[in-house]
Amino acid sequence: MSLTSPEAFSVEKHVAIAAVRRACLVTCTVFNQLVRDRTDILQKEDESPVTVGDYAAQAVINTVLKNAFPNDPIVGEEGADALRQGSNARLRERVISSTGEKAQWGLGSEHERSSGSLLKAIDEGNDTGGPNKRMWTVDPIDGTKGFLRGGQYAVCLSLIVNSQVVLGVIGCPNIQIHPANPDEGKGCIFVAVRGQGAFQITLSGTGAVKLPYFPSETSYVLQSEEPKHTNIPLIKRVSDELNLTEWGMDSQAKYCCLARGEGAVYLRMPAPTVGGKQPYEERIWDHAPGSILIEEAGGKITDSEGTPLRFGLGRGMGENRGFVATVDEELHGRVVSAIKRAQFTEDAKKTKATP
Ligand SMILES: Nc1ncnc2c1ncn2[C@@H]1O[C@H](COP(=O)(O)O)[C@@H](OP(=O)(O)O)[C@H]1O
Ligand SMILES: [Mg+2]
Ligand SMILES: [Mg+2]
Ligand SMILES: [Mg+2]
Repeated sequence: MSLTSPEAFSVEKHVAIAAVRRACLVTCTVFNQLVRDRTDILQKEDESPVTVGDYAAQAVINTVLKNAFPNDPIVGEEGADALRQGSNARLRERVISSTGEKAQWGLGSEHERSSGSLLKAIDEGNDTGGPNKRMWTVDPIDGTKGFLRGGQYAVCLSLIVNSQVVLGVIGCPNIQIHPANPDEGKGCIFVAVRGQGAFQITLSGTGAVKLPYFPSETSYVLQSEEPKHTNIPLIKRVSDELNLTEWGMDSQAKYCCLARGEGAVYLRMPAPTVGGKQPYEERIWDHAPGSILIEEAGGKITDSEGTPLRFGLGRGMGENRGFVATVDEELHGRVVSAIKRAQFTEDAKKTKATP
């Protein structure tokens, strides 16, 4: 069976959808608890937040994946070290109760509910990635800041074979099912398999729609909501030149909205570094599922210089030159050129300012 035959990755697709759906149920439950009790949040070494929801969702997804594909390595965002610390015992208990209460979440038996096996399930995501293998990426909550704000966040899963993303599944509990009709409610899963197109289904698995399907009247440029994650002034310069309207949103929900046709471009440029800090290296779990969604919806994604993204380097994606995704190939070229001009203007200004 070739990578692109119609039945390729059919089992993987169904398992991935089930895993993402279960994790979304967990994150929705956790959100309601977090709103009551803000203490279940830790700050990681890079000062980003991680919540009981991130840990619980990764435990659920890894357990489903390991049951179905025991030999597949997993590159997951979270690790359980912080949960092992005595000072975080309360948080650990909350993660266990979030994942273990219901047998339907896949961690049902008494044995599996024990703290040790839960921490082990989270740590199944510790693979280092690399070029010549079949591996999963897991971002249990992408856009943790959006999750905490009650905004957009995404439960993200991808399968990568020999550095090529072949399957992407993204669950967005807070996204409207129909962009223009709030009455249809919220909660979608976006699915793409290499060579088989991109689809949206509801969180409960109904109403499959092929992407893109929604022609927006406004040309939006989707960008990060969080100023530390992107270069907002540079994106503004590009948007002004191309007559695009900026639309800030957390998480890979940006890729999902773009793939539906709601936006024209997703632009992510490295934020300027301060105090001699190393530039941020993007992670494969933050872009692998979104990139295949864009490509299978007929779009194009590269870095800001037009070079293909690299998913076989390890957990990181190497030097960060920013990302450009569009559903329209011609627009992609115009955005890459506009970035060059905007960067030139920025550099010229810096040179002028330096005596
Ligand atoms: N300085 C930085 N520059 C770019 N991305 C960053 C960053 N610091 C953290 N991130 C990543 O940005 C992701 C969120 O992207 P967005 O801004 O599009 O919502 C985070 O995912 P998590 O929320 O899974 O940690 C995190 O991996
Ligand atoms: Mg994070
Ligand atoms: Mg992320
Ligand atoms: Mg995350």
